[in-house]
Amino acid sequence: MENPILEVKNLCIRYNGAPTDAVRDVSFTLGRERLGIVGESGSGKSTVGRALLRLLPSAQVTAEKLRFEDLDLLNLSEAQMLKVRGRRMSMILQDPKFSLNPIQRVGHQVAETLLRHFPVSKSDARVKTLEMLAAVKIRDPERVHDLYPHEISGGMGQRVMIAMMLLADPDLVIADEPTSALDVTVRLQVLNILDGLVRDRGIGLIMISHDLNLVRNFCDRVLIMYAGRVVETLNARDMDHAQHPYTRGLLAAQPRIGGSRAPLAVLDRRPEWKEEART
Ligand SMILES: Nc1ncnc2c1ncn2[C@@H]1O[C@H](COP(=O)(O)OP(=O)(O)OP(=O)(O)O)[C@@H](O)[C@H]1O
Repeated sequence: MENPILEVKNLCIRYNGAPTDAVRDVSFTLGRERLGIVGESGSGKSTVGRALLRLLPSAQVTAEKLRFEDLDLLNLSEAQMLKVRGRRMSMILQDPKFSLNPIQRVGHQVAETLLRHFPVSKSDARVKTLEMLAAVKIRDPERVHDLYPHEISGGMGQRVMIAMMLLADPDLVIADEPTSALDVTVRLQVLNILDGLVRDRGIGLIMISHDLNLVRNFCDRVLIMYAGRVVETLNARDMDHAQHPYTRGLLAAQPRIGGSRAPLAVLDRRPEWKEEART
């Protein structure tokens, strides 16, 4: 891949005190595309995302390579990382209720991204914040600007978080289950906004999800994780030709509209899938 935004080679992560690695030998590159990371709960998806932002103070993180554009993420100081996080690389989390500060007005939280990273006045930051709230389809930005997080809906909160992240115009966005707390119509709106980011701004997007159907429809490529390692990497359109029995098992366990009404297959996990990474 020419000029990848991100290169990850043999990333291993062990939480302090844990008997085994939570992530083992994970390698991938990311261009200006949508890359999905799928896998069941505990497979290590979020741990990979947090390692990229260097948000794992209680874990040992090693890799042959962890490069983001011109930066070696393994060797950046915390002071350098503060200039990267939220400015060049951002993360959208699952539930705005836990990610927004409950005692600060929504607009002030969004504006903070600008005030922190750019030399702008408070009034300019307010104007840009209102524009960005409108850009993520919040109908009455002036009113929402002055609300507290508990006064807005989950879907609105998720769009507020996207607005916050967009203001700094990052090159890499890691979206960790960005729509799983949302109902179906709001989910589509949020996915459309993320899709527009990749198309119009040429960012790289990592979409972490346990929802195989969502990822196969939304992403260009998909990494399938199991027990801390990547068992298969596929173009999303080739998903039906998956080779690994775990991926095939996941696909067989997905209900399909108009599909057979026979009971869904139950995934039969094999111990050797865990061991393959160690060989
Ligand atoms: N802070 C932590 N300290 C110790 N172990 C952790 C910590 N966070 C995660 N783990 C362990 O690391 C492994 C991977 O967890 P991770 O949250 O990355 O999985 P995940 O695939 O994102 O799951 P989910 O879909 O439930 O978010 C799990 O075994 C989990 O118990």
